[in-house]
Amino acid sequence: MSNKANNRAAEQQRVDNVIHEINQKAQQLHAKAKGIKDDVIDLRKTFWDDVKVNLDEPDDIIETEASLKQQAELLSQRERSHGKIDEQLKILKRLKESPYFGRIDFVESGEKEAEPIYIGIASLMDRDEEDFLVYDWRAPISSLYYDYSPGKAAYEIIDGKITGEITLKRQFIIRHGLIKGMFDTGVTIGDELLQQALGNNASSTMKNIVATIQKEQNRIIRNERSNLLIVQGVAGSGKTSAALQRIAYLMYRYREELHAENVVMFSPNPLFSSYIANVLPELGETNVRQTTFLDYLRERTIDSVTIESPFEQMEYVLTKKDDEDYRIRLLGMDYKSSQEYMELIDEYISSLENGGIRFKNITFQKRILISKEEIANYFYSLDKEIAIPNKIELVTKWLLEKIREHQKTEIDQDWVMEQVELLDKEEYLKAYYKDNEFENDVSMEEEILRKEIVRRFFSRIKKQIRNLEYVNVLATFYRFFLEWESKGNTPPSWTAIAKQTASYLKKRFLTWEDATPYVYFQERILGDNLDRSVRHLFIDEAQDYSAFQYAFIKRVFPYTRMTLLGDINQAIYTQVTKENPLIPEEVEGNHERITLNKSYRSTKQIVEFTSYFAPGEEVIEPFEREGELPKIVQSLNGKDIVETLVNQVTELQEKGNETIAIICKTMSETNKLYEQLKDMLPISIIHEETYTFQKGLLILPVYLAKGIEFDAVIIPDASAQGYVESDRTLFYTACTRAMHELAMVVTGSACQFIDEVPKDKYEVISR
Ligand SMILES: Nc1ncnc2c1ncn2[C@@H]1O[C@H](COP(=O)(O)OP(=O)(O)OP(=O)(O)O)[C@@H](O)[C@H]1O
Repeated sequence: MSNKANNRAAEQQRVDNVIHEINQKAQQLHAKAKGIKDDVIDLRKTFWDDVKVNLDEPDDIIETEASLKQQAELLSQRERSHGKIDEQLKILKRLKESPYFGRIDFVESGEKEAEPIYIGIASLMDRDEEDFLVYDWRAPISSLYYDYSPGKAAYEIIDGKITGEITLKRQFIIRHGLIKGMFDTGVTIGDELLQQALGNNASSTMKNIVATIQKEQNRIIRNERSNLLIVQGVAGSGKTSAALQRIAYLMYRYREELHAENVVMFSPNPLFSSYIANVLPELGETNVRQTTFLDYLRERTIDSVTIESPFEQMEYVLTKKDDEDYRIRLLGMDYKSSQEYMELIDEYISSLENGGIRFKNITFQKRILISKEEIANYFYSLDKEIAIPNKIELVTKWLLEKIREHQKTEIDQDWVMEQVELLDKEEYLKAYYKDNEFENDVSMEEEILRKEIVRRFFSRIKKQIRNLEYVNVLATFYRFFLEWESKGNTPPSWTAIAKQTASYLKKRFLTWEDATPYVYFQERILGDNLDRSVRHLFIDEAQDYSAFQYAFIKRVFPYTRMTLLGDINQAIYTQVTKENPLIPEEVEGNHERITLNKSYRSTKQIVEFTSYFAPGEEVIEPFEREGELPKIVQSLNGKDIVETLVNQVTELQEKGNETIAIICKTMSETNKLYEQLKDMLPISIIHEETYTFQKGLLILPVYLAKGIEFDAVIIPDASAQGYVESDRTLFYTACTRAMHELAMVVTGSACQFIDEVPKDKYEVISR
């Protein structure tokens, strides 16, 4: 037997042994779980047996309470242990399928023998809990695998550094407990394994990349120093993948103190959220809070307003015709994304210290209990030195006091008795006994019931007051645009912008560019609603956030570490990107920046093609994966576009592409084409509210394809009239969604971006 075969047989033997250990452990855990489950059932059945219930004296009540608490704690402890065992069993199940993917033999300085270290998705100890059979990929020693080739190497531990030498580096593909592939690597890590991983078809959910994390990605994943980590990475360079592995890494490193609810990820749309949703569970971690920035803002607005989504804004920009209104809105978008605009709002807020905040009447049954003028008078009678949110707090207290007085006088009103009579029997008894538990004093009956009715009716008002709904934030904001004048800090077009904004606000409509400024304004008036529980915030597609939005986010999350990931080449909201933190000159303060230049998603041919019209300057390095040249399908003599698309789709399907996306520029183009294609092809349309997608043929606008990838991409109108200079980032984003094949349909002349690419980098087909 050759040496290689010997090695493979020995490794398979080890895999078998490890799986045997896993089975043993699983058996033990099952037995333990059964024991706990029986305990839990018993405890639930006999819960009341061990609780001493005695409500005679106050002391007895306290004792009863303590005894109840103890019993409940015991039960939840057992339930927690059961949950933990369940999680361990799930991990063992995964390890049994594929116990590890890497091995390094490491000779620590000062030692003679190399120790083999096997690396997998979770740690596994032998039966005696003495030696590691598998190390978790996040363990300090595992970083050797990602950071070094054979030769001198080192890894960091809490209080220092361990140095030594790697004498062997081996990678495995293990499926169903069998070694399917095994490679010893030399200088570059994991090329073969990576080739295999990248050569596969696209899937409708993202995969984890633990087995093939690249050195530069590992710097992002294991970064523990930076409070602000900024990652600029070209399309397909693994930013999202690195972000998710980083979350898994942090949750492992800080497992005692960092829980899923302490990590938030802002993703570009719901589809993307579900696309990445299974990566963390696959790694044995709970999913973190994922939301879009839009939903985050919607949650924070107190007034009932409609907020435009960034996609509706985008659609407006791309489809509305050039008229005066459109021109003003574009100027507004530009200005409202800037820090200067925040300063203007601050100037307005300062002016509100002397007057101008609008309030709402507090009414009850169409009667004004406390008028808005009265509230304003009280507010402005308070000491000028007190900050606005603190004054609001005082007003709230004052209002609640006043409401209590009203409540007292209301008891004798006629309507109260009418309501008492409407109570059904059960409610009646409940209300009566609630206040009259121990003394059945019938003479008090009417009074008790009247009190209860008024309390119920007034509790809603009190709640509204506590929620500060009496402050008319929208009207106060509206005033900013129509009634107030700055001391000269406005841009030349301000009057027109302000007039237009006011007309939207009148309809209780917040355009996307107004949404963050509005929430910012609201919080400056009502008091900051700081998110202290969030320890780590991840912002994917960070290029699409404006300077204003960043300043707001920094304010809301003052104690949060942030990881921003994006690609300035894919900045589709061009109005907002001028001051984006992905641009080095634009970030102030302490931060670390990592740049990823290598693209893994697309074939070398697609990466080369797109790099000629990439908007940014940086070099884009393709990973060496060969494919066909991108195709320009010239639709001649106005030949039916639908027929051309059907032919293209059929051809791509015949070649084995499972997920094919027709990526349009706008939603309106998407809708139109979908109507034409839906009877000819089994095609699914994706819109803003789509949460998941299946393999197959899809049609969608480019802004919803952000962050996602497909086996093949067809751009249905890559003609000169389809994409103009201002659409450069959109066109680049659309093309870079393709993993294996890219086809662009052109009627008439091709768009300028295609003209920027040398002719030998694509193929032209005439139909
Ligand atoms: N180290 C790696 N090992 C295996 N696959 C990888 C690796 N890095 C990236 N990939 C793959 O490359 C593709 C692109 O990765 P990802 O979506 O994370 O990139 P991105 O930088 O966020 O892209 P974009 O900005 O274009 O949305 C994915 O299929 C991912 O699995």
